[in-house]
Amino acid sequence: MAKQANLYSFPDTTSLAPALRAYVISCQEAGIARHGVFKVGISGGSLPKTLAQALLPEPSSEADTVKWDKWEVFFCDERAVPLDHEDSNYALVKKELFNKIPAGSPQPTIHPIDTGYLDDAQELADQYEQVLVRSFASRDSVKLPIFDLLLLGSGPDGHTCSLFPGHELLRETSAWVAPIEDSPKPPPRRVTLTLPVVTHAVRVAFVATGAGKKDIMKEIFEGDSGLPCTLVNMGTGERCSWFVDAAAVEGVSYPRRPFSL
Ligand SMILES: O=C(O)[C@H](O)[C@@H](O)[C@H](O)[C@H](O)COP(=O)(O)O
Repeated sequence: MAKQANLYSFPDTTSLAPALRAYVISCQEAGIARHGVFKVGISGGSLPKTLAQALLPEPSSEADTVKWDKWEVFFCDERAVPLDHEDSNYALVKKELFNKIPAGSPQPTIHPIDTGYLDDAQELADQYEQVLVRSFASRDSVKLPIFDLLLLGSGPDGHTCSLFPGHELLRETSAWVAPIEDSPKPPPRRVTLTLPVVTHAVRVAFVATGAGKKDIMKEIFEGDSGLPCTLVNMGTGERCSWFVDAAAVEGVSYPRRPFSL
């Protein structure tokens, strides 16, 4: 049987954060060993706040260091709004995480969308795909970009990135970045990494916390739901790890693993 996604459950976010940190740093080190940088995709929602809790504390040792200057940050999905708009994932991640890296410390390289194309979601997606092409080498030489890590959230309907349940975008097979004009979660116009890109990453980590996630976690982990999160689990198997708190998985029948790298 194919190996399945790892489910790591912690009593609360405070105990989840150090494990998430250790996991992200191990992906960072693998990326640096592979190509000298760490290519990571970040989502919006509640994730950036939890990431800040995990990554901003001072390192306890050399091996525990977040090497921000090696980080190349991309957005797993982004809303078609200006970069200072309250709906912008870029603005959110900056506010919650990157603006809190002490000035004078090494800083990450961040790749936002090109806001010159906000009126045309297809063009916005194509332009962002070109950002990936430049970073990951040309589409001719690589069929799909290989992120070192994608950090994802799960919506209460089982969506991840801007891949929504039952949406035709789930059948996309060739684009790396796709537009969506009818997102059920506002705002409606967005761009998102496609499912083949998500499942091609070296590692994928979901962070899901709070009792509000309980019902959808049951569907994702217990059934053959076809939900976007389930499709990611199926497409990545053991390369996928869920960092959850106890409230989010209360009553979910799926084996928890003790966290280890
Ligand atoms: O731009 C977005 O809408 C997010 O990237 C989205 O995919 C998010 O990760 C989930 O909706 C989970 O959000 P919560 O963590 O807030 O539940």
